[in-house]
Amino acid sequence: MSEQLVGVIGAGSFGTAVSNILAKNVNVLLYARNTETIAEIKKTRTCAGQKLSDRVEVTNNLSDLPQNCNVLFPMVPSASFREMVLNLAPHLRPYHMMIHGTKGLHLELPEKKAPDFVLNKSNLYTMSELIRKETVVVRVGCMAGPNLASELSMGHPAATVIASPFNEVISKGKSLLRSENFQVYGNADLRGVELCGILKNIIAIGSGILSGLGLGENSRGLLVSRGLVEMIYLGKALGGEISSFVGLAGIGDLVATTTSTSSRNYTLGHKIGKGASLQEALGEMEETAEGVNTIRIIKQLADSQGLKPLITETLFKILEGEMTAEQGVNYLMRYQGNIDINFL
Ligand SMILES: NC(=O)C1=CN([C@@H]2O[C@H](COP(=O)(O)OP(=O)(O)OC[C@H]3O[C@@H](n4cnc5c(N)ncnc54)[C@H](O)[C@@H]3O)[C@@H](O)[C@H]2O)C=CC1
Ligand SMILES: O=C(CO)COP(=O)(O)O
Repeated sequence: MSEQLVGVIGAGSFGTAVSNILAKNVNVLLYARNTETIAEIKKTRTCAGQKLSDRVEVTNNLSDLPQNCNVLFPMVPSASFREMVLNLAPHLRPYHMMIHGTKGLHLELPEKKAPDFVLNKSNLYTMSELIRKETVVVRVGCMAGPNLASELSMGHPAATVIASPFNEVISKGKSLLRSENFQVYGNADLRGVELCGILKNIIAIGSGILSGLGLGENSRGLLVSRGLVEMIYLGKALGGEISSFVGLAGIGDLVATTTSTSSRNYTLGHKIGKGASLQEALGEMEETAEGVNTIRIIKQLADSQGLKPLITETLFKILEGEMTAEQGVNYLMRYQGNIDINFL
């Protein structure tokens, strides 16, 4: 077991970018589940379109990671996170530390719903909560912020937040990730920071729709501002702290993702704004757009709990084909603007 070998799970865009950042400080063992991916990496030393550092070794044996590394960085989409955690669980020990980068939610419903069952926030798990629920690992954290993988891979200046209730997770994350062009901030509000990364994807889809419709920058300013208010409204309802939303993982990531054609959520929205259906837009994309699942989950929660997230509900209707993108914008514009900021 080496302190100097760190594990990354998931050889997609983000897992690859994070592996290269870590490799500036330590040796990295990257898990890819597909044997073709492993063969391709070994042949070309590239992964997800990014050149891999010589300090990154690859494996497709998941248990190699917990056997050889104390610290693990799971970077897989939320849709397969639980399956990955269940496969990993028998190999994990309480001394392991896990810092994930997944910006999505897991919805867990009871196998048999009681007649009076009402969905509530305890049915929604962030990825750190899934790790805690399904494994013996205690020291968990997340990595969130404006971290578009394509820009990280170019080495442009950027920063992230390591959130954890454990100081040692934050300091470990800092020492492993900090490099010349990559700053690392800490935050004790793990749920709040996870929610920032999860909820901003909703607004990124909305922003992509506006640009697909060609509606200009005033409308984007309006959406981003009201979107942040909605993120805070939902974030508070789900147990996050307001302060996290005005930090790097909140506003910081919201700005990056609502303005960049590198964002998959923005790109998906753009296609829909141009007239594609959700199925058509998804069919044209190879990578994960977490916001679609998040919108569906938040809509279910809102319906059960009497919450009114206006933007999310409108986007839900657009994605489901119940409204066109133009109708969605018209609907939102009929809303009577009231108090600008009522949460501080
Ligand atoms: N790409 C980006 O710029 C950023 C992505 N993220 C988050 O990172 C997560 C992953 O995103 P990307 O890497 O961009 O997605 P991606 O679609 O590029 O790649 C996902 C990778 O995960 C692998 N994978 C899926 N299930 C797996 C499993 N059970 N075990 C091992 N590997 C598995 C897939 O084979 C694929 O290589 C998402 O939740 C996303 O929100 C966060 C920050 C930035
Ligand atoms: O979260 C991200 C950047 O911080 C990446 O956003 P997308 O998943 O929309 O590409």
